[in-house]
Amino acid sequence: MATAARTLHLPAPPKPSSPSSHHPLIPSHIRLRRRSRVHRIAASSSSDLTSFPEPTPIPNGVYVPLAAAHPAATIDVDAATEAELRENGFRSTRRTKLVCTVGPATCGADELEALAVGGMNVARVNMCHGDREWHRGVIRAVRKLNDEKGFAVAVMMDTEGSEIHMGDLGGAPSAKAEDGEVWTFTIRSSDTSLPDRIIHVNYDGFAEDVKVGDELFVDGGMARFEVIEKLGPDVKCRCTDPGLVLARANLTIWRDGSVVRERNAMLPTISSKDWLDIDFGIAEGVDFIAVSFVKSAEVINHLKSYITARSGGSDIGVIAKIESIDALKNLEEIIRASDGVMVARGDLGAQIPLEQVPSIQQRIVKMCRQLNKPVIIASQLLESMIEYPTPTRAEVADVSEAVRQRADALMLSGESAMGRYPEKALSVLRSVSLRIERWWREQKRHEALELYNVSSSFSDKISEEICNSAAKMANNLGVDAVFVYTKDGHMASLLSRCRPDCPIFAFTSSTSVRRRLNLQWGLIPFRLSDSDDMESNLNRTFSLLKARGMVQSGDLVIALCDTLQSIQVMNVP
Ligand SMILES: Nc1ncnc2c1ncn2[C@@H]1O[C@H](COP(=O)(O)OP(=O)(O)O)[C@@H](O)[C@H]1O
Ligand SMILES: C=C(OP(=O)(O)O)C(=O)O
Ligand SMILES: [K+]
Ligand SMILES: [Mg+2]
Repeated sequence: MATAARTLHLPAPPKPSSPSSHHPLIPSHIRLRRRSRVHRIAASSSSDLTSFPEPTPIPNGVYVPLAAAHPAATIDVDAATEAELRENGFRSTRRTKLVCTVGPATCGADELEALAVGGMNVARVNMCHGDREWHRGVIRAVRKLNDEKGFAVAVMMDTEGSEIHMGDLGGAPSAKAEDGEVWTFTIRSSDTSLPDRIIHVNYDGFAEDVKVGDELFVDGGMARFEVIEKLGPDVKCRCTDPGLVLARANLTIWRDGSVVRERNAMLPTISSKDWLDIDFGIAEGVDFIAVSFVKSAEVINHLKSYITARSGGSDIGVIAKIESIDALKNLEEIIRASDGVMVARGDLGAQIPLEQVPSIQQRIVKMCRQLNKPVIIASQLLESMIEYPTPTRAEVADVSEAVRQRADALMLSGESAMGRYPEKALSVLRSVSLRIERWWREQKRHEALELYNVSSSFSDKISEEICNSAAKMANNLGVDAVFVYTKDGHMASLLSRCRPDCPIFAFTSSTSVRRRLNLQWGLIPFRLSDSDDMESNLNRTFSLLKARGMVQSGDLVIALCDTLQSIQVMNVP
């Protein structure tokens, strides 16, 4: 690089109190439960770069990937990001990452590809629903999409956990509970389908734990019942808040204004079924495992050791779902132990008064930022879009607030799993994210959040200081991008933590690291088979990216490298 490069080499190194009243924050008419294509840029050798063939545009502006050639000369670029780069310009790529729950509405190859083209960074499968064959099909379809079309969509497997939930509704997706109707919730084992208004409950202690007068919330309050009689394994309940009850809906028991946690609080966080699902996830090579109803750091540590022992070195990120009172009590230790966090507002809002959810969300987002863990905001972001093609203004405001808090990722649940408008919902998340991120930059709202030192080793501290300085320099100099060359992704995450104004291009030689980085704010992960020579890495990157029109001569770039612990500022030649 005969450019004006300055190199600094550092040494290596309670819900509503009235029991039968309707939840004040849930309108009674709500019936549904809460709920890039990559271009492999290929050339036979780096000297071929000048004659690098242009990709073939197809009418909708999506580019057909080029065939892979010699791996040493390729760079895997997420084509959805590339399209955004072309459309919105270098500095305006989307920073907030998008997670889509895959369900019956989106499990086909075409639908999955449409989501990937629409900006899905992570595909989530929820082990509460469907069987393993179904999940295997989805996971493999995502992998195929990545392999054949160059995307880097990560797969997240979400465990069922030991929650109390209803059984199936005899094959029907839902049933309507009307005001005053008497329904029976039973723990009798049944392999056959039960008559209408008799519902199986999966938790054996249920009939003993409930008392007459308790309230039963279906899916956090989408329908409500009052316990009127106990008859051995059967619990008779009267519907006090009518609503649509979905198959396998979650149940919470409320007494005197708070959630009842009797023996169900003693159930293991990871059930025996979850362990089998986890083995399945490891075998299928998922990128993340999200653990439902985490209560303490211990279970996260346990699972992480299990994965290390079982997976033979492949790295799976463990995401702690914060959705219970116990998790809130042990929040910091849980976040420290995990590789990422999900603010699972659906169940969280069924366990604490709804009006507490927003401040808790903000607290979790801030803590994750300090501790350098990616955080996902989940549930009901665009709930009305399950049925309608446009979101409510309130939903857009909620999404905006999550983006403004600079959460790493937003998640769709029912909207993408079983809603009528999965792609539209994703495009709403995308456009709201872009608009709020731009507004933030225009306002020059460099937040006052002071980042504490997060590193434990001295070597990590050096990386952290480099990233803090690089982000500050990037903002002060108005650079076009920060490039970070990273082996394990750690330096890229430290940079993401600083939330710089410009995009972060993260280059790694590992496809799995690349997929995992796809969950983190502002990172555009590329796979590049790099060498130990930074000079040649940079030259090759510039050539490849210039050939794609992703950078231009004269662009100002800061480049970091984790193995060298170096920082350089330069113009693209
Ligand atoms: N694999 C699946 N098979 C069938 N339905 C699914 C699947 N995944 C999700 N769904 C549907 O999408 C809804 C929303 O998904 P999600 O939020 O992940 O689950 P839940 O509402 O149980 O927490 C579910 O209630 C269910 O109706
Ligand atoms: C994301 C959540 O978990 P699940 O969808 O598995 O209930 C939630 O409760 O908000
Ligand atoms: K789950
Ligand atoms: Mg949940």
